[in-house]
Amino acid sequence: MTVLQVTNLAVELAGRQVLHDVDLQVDGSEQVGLIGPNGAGKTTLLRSLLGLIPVRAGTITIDGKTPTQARGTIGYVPQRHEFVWDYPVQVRTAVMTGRTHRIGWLRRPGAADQQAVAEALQRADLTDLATRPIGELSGGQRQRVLVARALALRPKLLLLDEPFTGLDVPTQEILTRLFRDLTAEGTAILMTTHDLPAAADTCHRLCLLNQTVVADGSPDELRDPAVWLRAFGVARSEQLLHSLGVTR
Ligand SMILES: Nc1ncnc2c1ncn2[C@@H]1O[C@H](COP(=O)(O)OP(=O)(O)OP(=O)(O)O)[C@@H](O)[C@H]1O
Repeated sequence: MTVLQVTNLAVELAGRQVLHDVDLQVDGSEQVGLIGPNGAGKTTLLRSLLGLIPVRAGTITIDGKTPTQARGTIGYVPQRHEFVWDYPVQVRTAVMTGRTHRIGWLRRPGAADQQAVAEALQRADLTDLATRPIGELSGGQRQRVLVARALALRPKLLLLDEPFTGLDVPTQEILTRLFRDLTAEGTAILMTTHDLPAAADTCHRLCLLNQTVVADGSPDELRDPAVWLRAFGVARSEQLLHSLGVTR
């Protein structure tokens, strides 16, 4: 079943066209990697899906709703540096902020909220760290807090902005397993990453973006080096092709 449908999307920032003619579909049970060079518009696309940026043209439908209507069903994991880590709160409280939209401002969390947070902590392997101040956490622990915070919503669509950057291999494995379980349960996942081998290993489909969708298919369908060079806007790059395991 289709969870996310993007049709003909165009976005401008500060009067400059950042995205145009973007078509993308993500089904429940699917993990899609959003891949492209720096400045390709990946984060902008995620922010558009959250309804944080006005779109110039096109439509976005999430579980049959507009981004604003769907806000309570979208889990968002920003890049780690975008979160305020020196705020003096415990891990459990930080994870609860993922439900703020659903609880409503100035209302106290109820039993269902506490249950959802306990479950999210457990899924991200954070139960033992629940009372730890977030400022004392390592990079990998912080990443798991951001994931748990998104999961506290029990989202239909999970948006991840570079979730693997700077993580050691065991932490990457914990998250990879978690994302696999989530898609098996019907969650749709859209994830940006610069880790091409990991994306090819873990994603059902890859969407190569450079202002528009240059190619979209399973890792097996995207074996043509020319597609990757076009997506990254370069005539040749041995390193890019080597990291993909494809050769001319
Ligand atoms: N607030 C903003 N105002 C104006 N232009 C912006 C703004 N945010 C981003 N841009 C521009 O939009 C383009 C796309 O940026 P975006 O952050 O979406 O790229 P990205 O693919 O996520 O890049 P990276 O891989 O480096 O994170 C870039 O040219 C960037 O300079």
